[in-house]
Amino acid sequence: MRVKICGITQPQQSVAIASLGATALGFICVPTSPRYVTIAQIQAAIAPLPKNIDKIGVFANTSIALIEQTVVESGLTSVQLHGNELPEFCLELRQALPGVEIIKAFRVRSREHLQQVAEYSNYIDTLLLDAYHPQQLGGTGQTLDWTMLQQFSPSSPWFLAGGLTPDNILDALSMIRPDGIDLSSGVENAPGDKDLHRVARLFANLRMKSEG
Ligand SMILES: O=C(O)c1ccccc1N[C@@H]1O[C@H](COP(=O)(O)O)[C@@H](O)[C@H]1O
Repeated sequence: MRVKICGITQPQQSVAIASLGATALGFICVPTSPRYVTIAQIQAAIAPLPKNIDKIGVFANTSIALIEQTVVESGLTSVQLHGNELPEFCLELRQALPGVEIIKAFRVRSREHLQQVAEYSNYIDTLLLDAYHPQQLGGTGQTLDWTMLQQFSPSSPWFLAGGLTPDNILDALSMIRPDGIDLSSGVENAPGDKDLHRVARLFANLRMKSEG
């Protein structure tokens, strides 16, 4: 299972979190977020990382040109679209950045809203489901109603996000089987400052599950 830790701002934390077992690190490229990082900050955080770690830039409602420039200059391997991007936008981005993984995030409001994801299947590589918040785009710490996802089996691989913590992750995984999990505020001291003890506890709990 892929494990993404998102909202990294400090290079020394990116190395430590990768060593603890993360398969992907996320960098917030949304200027209104308290976890926002510049291209230079992403470059610094990515430089010491092993090649096999996915480096995911999180964008929302911005231009193809800006995403392309950020990816090319910083060395990101994946783009997460966390706004209201349409399928055509995802296709255009895919054509602009061949070889870069396109992850479309959905802030799920209802079971009916989940049906929208099918419209994207030909234009993206991976889905991500986050909780809906009326004022904030992401990093809210709100959980989804996991029971709503028990029958969810899209044609693309998918990440579960939204309010996951070391304490609730095993409950979530006992109910649903995503291809990956994504944690941000649930492993933080403050926005952008990860709590390495909590990250270590997350991986200890995941190991317990895989061994038990
Ligand atoms: O984290 C942010 O500040 C952020 C800002 C804008 C868009 C997305 C953002 N984060 C994403 O939110 C989810 C879940 O976060 P949490 O675990 O509930 O805190 C995650 O996918 C982040 O990539």
